[in-house]
Amino acid sequence: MSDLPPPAPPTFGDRAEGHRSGFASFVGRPNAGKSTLTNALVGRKVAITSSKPQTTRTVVRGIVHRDDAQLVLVDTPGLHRPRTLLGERLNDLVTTTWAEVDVVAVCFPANEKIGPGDRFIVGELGKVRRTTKVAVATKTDLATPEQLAEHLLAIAELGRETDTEWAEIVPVSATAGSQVDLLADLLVAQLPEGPPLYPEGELSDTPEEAIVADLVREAALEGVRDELPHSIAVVVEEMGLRPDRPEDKPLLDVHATVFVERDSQKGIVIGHKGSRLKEIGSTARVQIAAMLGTPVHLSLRVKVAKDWQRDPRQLRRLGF
Ligand SMILES: Nc1nc2c(ncn2[C@@H]2O[C@H](COP(=O)(O)OP(=O)(O)OP(=O)(O)O)[C@@H](O)[C@H]2O)c(=O)[nH]1
Repeated sequence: MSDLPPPAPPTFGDRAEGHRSGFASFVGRPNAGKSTLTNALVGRKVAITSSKPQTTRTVVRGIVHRDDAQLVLVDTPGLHRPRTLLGERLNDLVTTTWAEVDVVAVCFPANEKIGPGDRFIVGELGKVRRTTKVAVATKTDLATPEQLAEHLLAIAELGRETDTEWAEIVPVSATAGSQVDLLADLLVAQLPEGPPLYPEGELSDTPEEAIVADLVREAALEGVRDELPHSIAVVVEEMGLRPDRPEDKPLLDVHATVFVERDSQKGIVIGHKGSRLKEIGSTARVQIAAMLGTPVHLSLRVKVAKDWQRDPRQLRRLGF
């Protein structure tokens, strides 16, 4: 093999012509691994991940920059049968996003059987006719080769049943980094030709406040159980560099409010003598500092907004 000629050097002369750009959205039932996959593709933490279901509320875009393409990832909330006004708003947000993107990638965790939740999503997705659909078998590191083979067949079968044409069916593991680049290639192949949509180096066009709020929310969810995750919303009230600091020692002041629905939940978030809130603060502070590259002073308040998930006025105020 050593006498083979070396491969031709890559040419970039016609790069502008062949350049592709566009939008992709990951969907899938709660916990399917959408946020983790977004992060793996972008290479930086942009969407929140949590082992609790349905925590991704904000549409967070991560941007994959390559010489030949720019892939903008839109991370939508999990689609679910709506029970509250918030649920309905979230579902509307999801279907609107689907119709606007070039490709929707449906995530099916390989360690779990295809179920009614997946069927519901693929059925809804079927209504958005024009958008290209790709199936992704996620978390392949958690499945045996036999399970994975069965899973891939089940995905193909679900496509037939629902009259959904999968442009690709791709197995990946975001945490093991396996096939993530291949997935990027396949998604890019579905994009139209066009110039970059965002400046190079930009990873996410989500306002920094929204990312910071997500990080606080993520920290607040650590270790809490049951329905509390659905009842927490975080609003960044104020954020800015502290004046009068030496240039090489900046400090970012962040004031955020954690909203819960009931007094009992307030107690849970604050903890005994404020111990939980303190923990939330220090976890979030480290994450925010790492994300923004600046030391952070974070001050948190907890407020009760009674039944905010059912109240249109409060929903608007909380950004939904
Ligand atoms: N082993 C393994 N775990 C994964 C992988 N991808 C995601 N996870 C885990 O699965 C859980 C859910 O992942 P997320 O990325 O938050 O899932 P999501 O689909 O964005 O979830 P929602 O926000 O609830 O819709 C987290 O605990 C992840 O660490 C993977 O490739 N392998």
